[in-house]
Amino acid sequence: MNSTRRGLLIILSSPSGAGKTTLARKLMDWDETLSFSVSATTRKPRPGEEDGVHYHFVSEAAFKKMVADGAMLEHAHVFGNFYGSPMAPVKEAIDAGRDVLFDVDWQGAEQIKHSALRDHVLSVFVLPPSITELRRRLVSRGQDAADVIQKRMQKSWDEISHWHGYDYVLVNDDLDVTFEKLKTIVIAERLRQAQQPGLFDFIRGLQSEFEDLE
Ligand SMILES: Nc1ncnc2c1ncn2[C@@H]1O[C@H](COP(=O)(O)OP(=O)(O)OP(=O)(O)O)[C@@H](O)[C@H]1O
Ligand SMILES: Nc1nc2c(ncn2[C@@H]2O[C@H](COP(=O)(O)O)[C@@H](O)[C@H]2O)c(=O)[nH]1
Repeated sequence: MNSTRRGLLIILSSPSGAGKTTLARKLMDWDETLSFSVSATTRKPRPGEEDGVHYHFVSEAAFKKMVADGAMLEHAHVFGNFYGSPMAPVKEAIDAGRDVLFDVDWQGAEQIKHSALRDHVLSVFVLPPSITELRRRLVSRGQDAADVIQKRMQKSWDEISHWHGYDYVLVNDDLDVTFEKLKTIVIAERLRQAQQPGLFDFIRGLQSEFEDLE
């Protein structure tokens, strides 16, 4: 067993507006050792979104070059824009034993689950309590034009239909309750045998102690 812990790749997916960005931000506030995978996108920034913090906002040419250079762990075309997760920061974080949080659609989740890092993936799908509430959240977020909201609503079932490919599914009705459940999942996953460095050494120590019993 390797004595150095390799970080988890924690994937959150949902139809647009179900609340994964909100949950991701709460998770980042809860655990400052977590590293957020800042995606590259060709989408224009929303008010309040900072380049390099929420996304790397890039041109289509720059995005395509990153893909051609093999610099993306995964990438997809979503709602008319390109999105992708740069590989280098992810590798750096997990090699240093830090868990990395991804906010990606089902296509990105599938690619990560089939990548060389697949043994370290924890995937969580977030459902809205209803389709009516999903639309209400997209509208009340107040960040997208009506036609964009329409496009996202039209694609919502396509995204939801991939729920079964995830390790966990959460219905995000009450935000605090959902967040507590998400934390529980992360805590439990970190307690898996494979995630505990030095467990074999510890058990060997117990064994020696046991064998020395008179
Ligand atoms: N449990 C909840 N109850 C009520 N409102 C919520 C809840 N969770 C999130 N919201 C609100 O719903 C809106 C959409 O949430 P958020 O931006 O996190 O969704 P998202 O899944 O990340 O969407 P996208 O895929 O478009 O980025 C936000 O205004 C957020 O504050
Ligand atoms: N496959 C990927 N999907 C991504 C990535 N970053 C974000 N997303 C998904 O795109 C939609 C729309 O996001 P928005 O910020 O424009 O509302 C949403 O489902 C995100 O999860 C990525 O790097 N790869």
